[in-house]
Amino acid sequence: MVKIACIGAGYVGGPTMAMIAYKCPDIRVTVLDISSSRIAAWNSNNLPIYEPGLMEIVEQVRGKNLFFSDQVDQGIQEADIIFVAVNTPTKKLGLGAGRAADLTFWELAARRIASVATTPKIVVEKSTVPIKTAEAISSVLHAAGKTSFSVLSNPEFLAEGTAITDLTMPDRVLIGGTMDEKGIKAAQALASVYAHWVPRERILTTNVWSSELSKLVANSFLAQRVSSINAVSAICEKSGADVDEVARAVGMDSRIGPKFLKASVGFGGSCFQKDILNLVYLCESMGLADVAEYFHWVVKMNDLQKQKFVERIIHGLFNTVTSKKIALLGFAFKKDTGDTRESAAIEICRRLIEEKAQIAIYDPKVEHEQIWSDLSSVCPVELVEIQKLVTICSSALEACSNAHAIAVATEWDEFKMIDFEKVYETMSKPSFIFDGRNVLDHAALRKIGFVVYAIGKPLDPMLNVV
Ligand SMILES: NC(=O)c1ccc[n+]([C@@H]2O[C@H](COP(=O)([O-])OP(=O)(O)OC[C@H]3O[C@@H](n4cnc5c(N)ncnc54)[C@H](O)[C@@H]3O)[C@@H](O)[C@H]2O)c1
Ligand SMILES: O=c1ccn([C@@H]2O[C@H](COP(=O)(O)OP(=O)(O)O[C@H]3O[C@H](CO)[C@@H](O)[C@H](O)[C@H]3O)[C@@H](O)[C@H]2O)c(=O)[nH]1
Repeated sequence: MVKIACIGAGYVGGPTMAMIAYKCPDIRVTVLDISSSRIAAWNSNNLPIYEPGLMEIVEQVRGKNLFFSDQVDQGIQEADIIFVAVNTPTKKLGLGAGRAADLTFWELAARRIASVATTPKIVVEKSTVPIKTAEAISSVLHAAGKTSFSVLSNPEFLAEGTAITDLTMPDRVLIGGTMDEKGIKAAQALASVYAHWVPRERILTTNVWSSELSKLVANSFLAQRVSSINAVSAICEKSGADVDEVARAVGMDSRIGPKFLKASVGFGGSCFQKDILNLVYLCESMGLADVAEYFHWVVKMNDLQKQKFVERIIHGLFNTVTSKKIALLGFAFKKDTGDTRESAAIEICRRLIEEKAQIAIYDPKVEHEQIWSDLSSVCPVELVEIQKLVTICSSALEACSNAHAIAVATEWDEFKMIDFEKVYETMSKPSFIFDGRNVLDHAALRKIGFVVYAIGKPLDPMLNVV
């Protein structure tokens, strides 16, 4: 029986390995993590991440051919193929701070593999990393290791909230390896795992560097589309055009396509910003300053989009939000996840806290502790001071009750079902809605009496002053 281990039981390691175990009953899969509490959660009925359909799959294979363990060394020793899916955040300090990827966790994992492995291993780079990381890791493994290693790049393209669908029917599986006999054999071994359920023509093999670069480029292109449509939204607001109509017309061009053209308060998530900044850093390191600047604008546009949204709220509420109650609907970076990394909601709150607004937050999946931790990390005041301004609510109705304004930061489906007539009755007048996701029925809201701001849509007269 082939044995697979995965170092890193996070948003990628957990779902990816659950899918492999589910589709490959002949393979034994062990997910490893240094965090014992995360492993305990994976072994419980309260998984550490929320992902639609994940629990159903885990329940079917956990204890059969899927295992979660904090015994990292043992897991490494027993495995034939070791995926590394540890976090690779943006560096906070030192050379390349704010742009380069922090590979500390990756290197620690590689050194652990080198020090405990006694039989040949295929090491699979699942984390998103800069080009040439596989080469560097290969050097670490071969210098310190007691056995032979083949290093492959196999970037992951799943999106949170749709991870199970994405893993079940991936557009492609990308495997990068060295072009020598050992590398080709390793790539074939990995391809045969995916071939249990992915059509062969969707499994691409290439050289390591092309594979590593493709991941950064894919995310940069996706994010670039969001920043492009967000830039268009500003033109729409000035001109009276409707951004959804423009996206529809543009997206029907088969060369452009309709996906990733939804204007929003700004993209979030742990990947887009980090991976673009990583690409920017790589370009700068290679002396490609103009290329770096080109991609950097994707992130700068996104920062501006978040700022503009907050400024709309402040200007709309007659240039002051001090002591006014603002209901913030949604805190996750997108619907169907409890993940808040780089969520636009964090920046919205930071600015509103600065203005001393009273914020009532409701999100159906984000843990309250996570919200407090996110706000503490961006506000330069003690948590007790933040808690004088912010409350976390257990329903949208509770958050909206008696508010001056409602701001939608995440496109949760349940927000479309809110009884806005009931909400309107309780709110201060004029009552404002700032729809940062264009998910509500704006015509119906206006009929009730709300002043509505929607991204890239014709402006209500009361908001047309800026
Ligand atoms: N989140 C996504 O949707 C997504 C999608 C594609 C690719 N990626 C990439 O995949 C990688 C992982 O992302 P994530 O969101 O799953 O991260 P995560 O933070 O959710 O999980 C990483 C896990 O690795 C563990 N870890 C760190 N160092 C370790 C070590 N030395 N030994 C054992 N465990 C260790 C951490 O405790 C943590 O549980 C990143 O490089 C990311 O860019 C993420
Ligand atoms: O038209 C759109 C599409 C997305 N977004 C926002 O963009 C962000 C990212 O969304 P999405 O890409 O769906 O989620 P992620 O989980 O961040 O997935 C991205 O990042 C992953 C990590 O690298 C990759 O694996 C995926 O392929 C890539 O889509 C979210 O805030 C979305 O709300 C928009 O504002 N408008």
